[in-house]
Amino acid sequence: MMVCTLHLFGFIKAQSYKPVRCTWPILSNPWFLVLRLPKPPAMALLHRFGCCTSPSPPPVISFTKSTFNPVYSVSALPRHRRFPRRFPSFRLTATLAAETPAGSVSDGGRGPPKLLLEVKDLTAVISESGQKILNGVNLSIYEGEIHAIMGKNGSGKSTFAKVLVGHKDYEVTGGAVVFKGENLLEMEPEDRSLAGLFLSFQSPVEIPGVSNSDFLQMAYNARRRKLGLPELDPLQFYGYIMPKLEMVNIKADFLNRNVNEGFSGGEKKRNEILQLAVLGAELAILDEIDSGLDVDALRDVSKAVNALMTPTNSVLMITHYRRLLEFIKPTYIHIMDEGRISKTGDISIASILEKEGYKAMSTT
Ligand SMILES: Nc1ncnc2c1ncn2[C@@H]1O[C@H](COP(=O)(O)OP(=O)(O)OP(=O)(O)O)[C@@H](O)[C@H]1O
Repeated sequence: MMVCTLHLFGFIKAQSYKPVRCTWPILSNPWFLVLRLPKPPAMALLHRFGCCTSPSPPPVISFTKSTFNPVYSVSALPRHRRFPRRFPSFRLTATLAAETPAGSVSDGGRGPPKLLLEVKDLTAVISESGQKILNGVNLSIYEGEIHAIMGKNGSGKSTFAKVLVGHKDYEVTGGAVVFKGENLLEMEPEDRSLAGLFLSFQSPVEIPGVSNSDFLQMAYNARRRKLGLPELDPLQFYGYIMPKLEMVNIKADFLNRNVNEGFSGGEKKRNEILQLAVLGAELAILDEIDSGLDVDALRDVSKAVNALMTPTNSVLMITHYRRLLEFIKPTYIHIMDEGRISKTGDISIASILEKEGYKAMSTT
């Protein structure tokens, strides 16, 4: 255990969230942080909002009331031009004492990334017809990694995603899947979700009669119960979800609408990412999150996904297009062909695909 000093200097918005650039002197890594000052100075909460990716991800350090003991001064300044006039801004200089977990400085005490998901020789059929779709999928995902699966239409990408979350349309006929050290295939779909697996569907379902806010609050409280945390009441949940709406760039009135009912294709996709932001997930599987998104929506959604990445969670995304991979940079790209992963590589695979199509995959 050690005590580090964080020097923070930037412009913030009172009663709100804004990224503040600061320096972590020991690691020399710039961080982007979000600072909230509900009752300055007594209840300042510091949240990690995003992080730099080079040369290495920053450590996970949670700033809670127990570990965060700020000594700082806040002085009001004239309004800063970067913020709308209605928000007063403050110049903040802070020296924070934060205890980090035991371990090396370079990895924040986490040690090497852990294996999050291991899929071995997974085979699966369509329950109703017995038609074989997955023909021995092998895949390992470590914490902090972003994997992308590409492949021809009908090669089994969505089926693989749905089998992982326990979709009833498919029956696993062989192989093994271990998620966070547990046999995933023995878990009920609900338990898989509570364990930290999230699937954003290619075609998100509508839930008539259930408001988005009720649905999200219910789902989030179920996850909190699983984690042994107290449930949030509607007011607390409102406070929790507001910054998430901002993150995904969704208007607050979407919370009052029934889940996905009447949403445009792009709104449904944003709503999926809002669900991910609210629920949090160790492994987020994003099935064609880019389909039907205009360029601004794609940027918003990608930004939100990147902001949700931490050194301990991972993303598995299915896509047909390189443009998503330019926004959310994958660690690995896999090609799925006839129900198995036939090739794994880096971003260069996507460029080859775009130029030459899938026929190039058999020769490169
Ligand atoms: N529930 C189902 N009933 C009947 N056939 C199915 C079902 N689910 C998947 N299939 C079939 O399995 C094959 C793989 O489908 P899947 O949706 O996994 O492909 P995909 O690689 O995701 O394709 P795309 O890129 O077009 O989304 C397809 O031929 C599809 O028609």
